[in-house]
Amino acid sequence: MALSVETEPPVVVVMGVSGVGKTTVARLLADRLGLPGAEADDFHPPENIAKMSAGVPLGDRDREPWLHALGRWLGDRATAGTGGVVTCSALKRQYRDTLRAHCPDAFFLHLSGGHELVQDRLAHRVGHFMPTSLLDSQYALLEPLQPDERGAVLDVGPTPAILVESAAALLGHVNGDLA
Ligand SMILES: Nc1ncnc2c1ncn2[C@@H]1O[C@H](COP(=O)(O)OP(=O)(O)O)[C@@H](O)[C@H]1O
Ligand SMILES: O=C(O)[C@H](O)[C@@H](O)[C@H](O)[C@H](O)COP(=O)(O)O
Repeated sequence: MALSVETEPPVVVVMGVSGVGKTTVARLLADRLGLPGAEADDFHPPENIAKMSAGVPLGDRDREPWLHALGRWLGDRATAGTGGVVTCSALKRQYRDTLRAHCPDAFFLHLSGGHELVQDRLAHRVGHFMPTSLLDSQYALLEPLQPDERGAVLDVGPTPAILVESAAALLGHVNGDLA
């Protein structure tokens, strides 16, 4: 969807499969733009964490309260006019619709990478509950952004620093001037 010119700081959802780099990029982007940040994992009820830790993919019902909690975070940032950056896999269009119900202007930055690359990064990630075995289920659910959805896709081949500059440039367009 074409980027519009706005004056408010952006409210951004960094989306994509587990291990694609959402947390890494979102933190740097929030710092780069001076926006508040939040991490989707912190919004899961304990049952969801237990389920994923046991290697069982979440279902729509498991994700529903989590998506509403994230949506409220986005909506609050939009209402306050502070902008913000949050991670959320947001794999399906209907999940993004739930987030947009709270925050219609949310911008979805889809981090996209091939299965092999992401699997390799996940295999080397330490200290995270999400098992690599769930990656197949994440790709199976992933529905790319549709033309009417506000957002953009970034390939995650480059370094985090380069990705953040690309993201800031994209969002600079959203805000009427290049970052
Ligand atoms: N652009 C990148 N290049 C190389 N490694 C990356 C990149 N982005 C993230 N990583 C690494 O890949 C792993 C998964 O990244 P992470 O940000 O935790 O992904 P997610 O939040 O999407 O699950 C981490 O070990 C991280 O350091
Ligand atoms: O099933 C989902 O909707 C997602 O996987 C979501 O639950 C989240 O992505 C996990 O908490 C893993 O965290 P990372 O995506 O940060 O690996």
